[in-house]
Amino acid sequence: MKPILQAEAAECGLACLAMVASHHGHRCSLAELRQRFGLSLKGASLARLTDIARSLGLQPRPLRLELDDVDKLRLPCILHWDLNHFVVLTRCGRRGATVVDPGFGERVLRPEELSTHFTGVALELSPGHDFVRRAAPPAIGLRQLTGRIRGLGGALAQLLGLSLALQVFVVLAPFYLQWVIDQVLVSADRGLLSLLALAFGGLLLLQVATGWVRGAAVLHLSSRLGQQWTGNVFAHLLRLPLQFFERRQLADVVSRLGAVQAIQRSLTTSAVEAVVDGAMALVTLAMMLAYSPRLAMFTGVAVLVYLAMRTATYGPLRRGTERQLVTAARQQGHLLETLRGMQSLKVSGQEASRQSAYANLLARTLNAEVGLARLGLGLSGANLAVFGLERLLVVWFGAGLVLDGAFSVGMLVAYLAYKDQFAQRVAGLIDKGLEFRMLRLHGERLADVVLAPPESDAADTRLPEVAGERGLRVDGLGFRYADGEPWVLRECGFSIGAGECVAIVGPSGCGKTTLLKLMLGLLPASEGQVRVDGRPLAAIGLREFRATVGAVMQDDTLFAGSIADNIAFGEVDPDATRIEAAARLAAVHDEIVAMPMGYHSLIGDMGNSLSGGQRQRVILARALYRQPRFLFLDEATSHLDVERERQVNDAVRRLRITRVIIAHRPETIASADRVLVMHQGRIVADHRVERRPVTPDPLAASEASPVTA
Ligand SMILES: Nc1ncnc2c1ncn2[C@@H]1O[C@H](COP(=O)(O)OP(=O)(O)OP(=O)(O)O)[C@@H](O)[C@H]1O
Repeated sequence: MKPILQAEAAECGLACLAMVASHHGHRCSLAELRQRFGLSLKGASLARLTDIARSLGLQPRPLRLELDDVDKLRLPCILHWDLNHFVVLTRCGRRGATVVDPGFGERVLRPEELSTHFTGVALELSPGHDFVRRAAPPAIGLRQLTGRIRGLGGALAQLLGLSLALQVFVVLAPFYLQWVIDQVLVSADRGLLSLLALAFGGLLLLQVATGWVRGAAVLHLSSRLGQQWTGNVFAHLLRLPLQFFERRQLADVVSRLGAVQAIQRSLTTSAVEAVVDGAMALVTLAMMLAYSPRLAMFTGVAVLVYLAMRTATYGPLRRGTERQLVTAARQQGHLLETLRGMQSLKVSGQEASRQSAYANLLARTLNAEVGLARLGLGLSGANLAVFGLERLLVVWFGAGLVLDGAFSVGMLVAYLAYKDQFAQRVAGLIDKGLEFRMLRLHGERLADVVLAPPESDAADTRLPEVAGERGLRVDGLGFRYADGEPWVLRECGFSIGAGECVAIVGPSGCGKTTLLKLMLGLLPASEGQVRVDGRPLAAIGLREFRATVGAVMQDDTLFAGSIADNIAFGEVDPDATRIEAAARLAAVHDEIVAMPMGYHSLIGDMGNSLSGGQRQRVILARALYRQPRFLFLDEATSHLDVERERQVNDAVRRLRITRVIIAHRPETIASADRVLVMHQGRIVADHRVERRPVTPDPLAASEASPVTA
């Protein structure tokens, strides 16, 4: 069974279904299933997998069974694994079982290993009456991956011309030896020897110069291609919806982007070399045939044997490469996560368990690399043997031809040079042909990023507007993270007048952050809509709407750079007065100026030179610097002391911009004009706040409970 490896953290079940459906003849890709049956980060339950299997025309049969009965299962079937994963069982015997793990590829397990992972739940799948066999979807074209790259065709043609020019010397060089041996040595003609040396010396100079120009052209093309393409991919990455990143591991996305370099290298060097190798193989073959078709036969057979060997090992090589890429990405992900979570690790004393998990991942990566290297070693050994034997035979029969007088010594030497060239070029051509096929693997991995649909930014002006409406309105909003999952929001509706401040409160997990993300257009609504001044978000366009918005979310981060850079956040020409004003509003100005470098103080890429409260206020200053019309705060002051929070709340209240605040603390809730109470994804109460003077005494303030119904 051809393994289909998962890209998102929680799509092992989907990958297993794709493998089983493809095995039965309904060839489908994971990307296609992902689009049809989107899953959330929480993954799919067995019940959801059963539903998806039915939609694919497969008859599911969920079973609970003992380990001893596993060999009675109808294969391939899906096994529930380690309580949080699914794998496909493809073979089961007395000595062990073969499973295809969408996380790592094929694995052979001993019965005791099977028993430690298998939870006792399996899903048998067989084609039902409505099962449709289907050919594999067409491979992804290179053009789809690279987008438009200006000047690529011209640069490649130039490179090809230079490369072909270089080959003239290669074709003519053997004549030098032949003429020296047959003409100069026989007749002791020193004049002719000098002439030949001069002529071929000049040719050599020409070759060096052309080689240099070609090298420079390759460098130029690679850097231009790299700049345009990597730039295009990064720009696309920035346009992808938030959900794309939430579902994936960071290191996996980074590893997929690495495919750009692999493809680019093949495009700039291997593609041109392949054409040159092809042309040279034809020319040298013609020369060989002109010298002796019989001798040429030996080389032809050797080349065919090499081709057969490479084709036979392509499958294992591809699977090995894929496994190596995936395991390396896992290992990298573990490393990144460890670095980010160092504090939690140390506090909970989990260094040893982290270390052993890393050692396991490292072992898997190394095993994958060793497997690949072994395959490479085997191939180069076989290559040496085949072409060594072929050379032995050619010299044997060639020498016979010289003895028979059919060949001169010079001709034999020249023939051997052509034959070596031919064998080398054809082997190169075969290698590059397979390298191009292997590019599909890189292409498929990159396609997961490059072909993912970006956030729709275009304003849909056909959508109806409500004239005269001001502020924000949430209308019958419904949302769930994936089909088949419980609704997080359902029939959620309320409105917020322009300049009004509304606090949303409710128990943890009731959907407040999700609601805010929907209002910001970070998540697409499953039902209903959000309107701004009577216009649906989609009619305004996300980019245009977000330009009017400032937001502080729970897990917002700072970026490497100075505090001023972070407050002005990417503005080309930051305004120092506005930066200071925003910092004052966020009640962080005094602390910034007390730092030795003031606003130029550098903060690490995780903002770790600031306290939690300072970090929150710098992020708030960043939101206020934009002078937004709408301010969204999700527990934005949760790290502040009561007095500091009061200062921030008072300052924000004075702005009289439309504000939506999620908070648990009574002091923050009291700063709002209205309180919306949320319960299980619905607004269940709407209170107006009776404003009371807030006492500056922190102790008294902590006891205040100013929200009244
Ligand atoms: N990316 C996600 N994928 C799947 N489910 C999610 C995701 N994010 C949140 N949820 C689920 O959605 C529900 C609402 O989460 P949300 O973060 O909106 O709650 P909240 O009211 O803001 O909670 P809190 O007050 O603790 O921040 C929760 O049950 C949560 O498990």
